[in-house]
Amino acid sequence: MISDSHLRLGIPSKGRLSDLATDLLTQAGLKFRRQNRGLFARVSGMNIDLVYLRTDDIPTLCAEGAIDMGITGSDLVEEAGADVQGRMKFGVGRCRLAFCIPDDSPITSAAELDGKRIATSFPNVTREYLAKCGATAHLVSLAGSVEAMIQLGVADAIVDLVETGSTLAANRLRILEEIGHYETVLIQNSKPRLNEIADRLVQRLEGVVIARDYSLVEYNIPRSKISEAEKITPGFNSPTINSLEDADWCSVQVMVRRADVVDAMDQLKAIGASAVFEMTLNNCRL
Ligand SMILES: Nc1ncnc2c1ncn2[C@@H]1O[C@H](COP(=O)(O)OP(=O)(O)OP(=O)(O)O)[C@@H](O)[C@H]1O
Ligand SMILES: O=P(O)(O)OC[C@H]1O[C@H](OP(=O)(O)OP(=O)(O)O)[C@H](O)[C@@H]1O
Ligand SMILES: [Mg+2]
Repeated sequence: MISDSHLRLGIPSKGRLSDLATDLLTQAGLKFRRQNRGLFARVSGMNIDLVYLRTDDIPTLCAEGAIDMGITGSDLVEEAGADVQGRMKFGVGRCRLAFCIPDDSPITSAAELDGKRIATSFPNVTREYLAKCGATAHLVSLAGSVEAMIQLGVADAIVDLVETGSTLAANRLRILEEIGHYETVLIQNSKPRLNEIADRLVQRLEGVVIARDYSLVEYNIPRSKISEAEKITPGFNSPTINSLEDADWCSVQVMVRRADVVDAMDQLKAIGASAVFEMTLNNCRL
């Protein structure tokens, strides 16, 4: 089934990044079907084979060359110490890795954890961070349910991923110090193979990521106000400006970050724009 002429892309077989990776690939126009929870799926018409793997094995398997590329968390790449290239950030699966302690603990910094017991699924990152603080701790390495370990008497503190903070709150824990911010990434073996296919895949996925982040905003504006409008909506490169029948007016088409659209629309209206529309992008190539 697996073939050397096909680029092997490792994607999570289960867990929270599994649907996220499948959605990204589908939106990028890749057509594939995983048969009966099989390990492989062939992408039709694209010389790419998908390999379904555990999210935390993907960095190591990519560094070893078992897969050419992979979708995983940047936290897991760091923990594995995998020698891979980061090709893309997806802007999703965002989370933080942090030292956490009981709400009522008097500890004020990670350096004070010297000599204490710390439960974590990230022993390497934890050890390196503590070393920079001049501290060493007894690390208890676990695969999950790390927040329970203080109540179980296994640890004085934990290092775990935090997204909304609700797991911490439920276990009466608080963040002591953040180690870093992470997200879902596309990685590639450091000696890339099948570059043309890899680049086409990256281009397609970038189209999806940009389309998810940006809207197309269109509005009419008096020509005398163009430079003011350009300050509000500078665009990705520069806005597209078209003439209207009334020579004093023009129409502008411009990419705007979704998070900024509503504010930009208010500001455009305030300087005299009319017919201001936001349009959703499905996909793009810039
Ligand atoms: N709230 C979160 N908790 C844990 N990981 C998160 C969170 N938000 C994003 N992530 C990312 O998801 C990765 C874990 O993905 P995985 O596919 O293993 O899902 P999972 O649901 O944690 O699976 P498992 O059942 O093994 O715990 C993390 O390494 C991190 O990059
Ligand atoms: O800040 P929050 O939004 O609450 O998310 C963080 C929690 O989610 C993850 O656990 P997961 O669901 O993967 O369970 P696990 O402990 O079995 O890995 C992570 O390990 C934290 O426990
Ligand atoms: Mg988990």
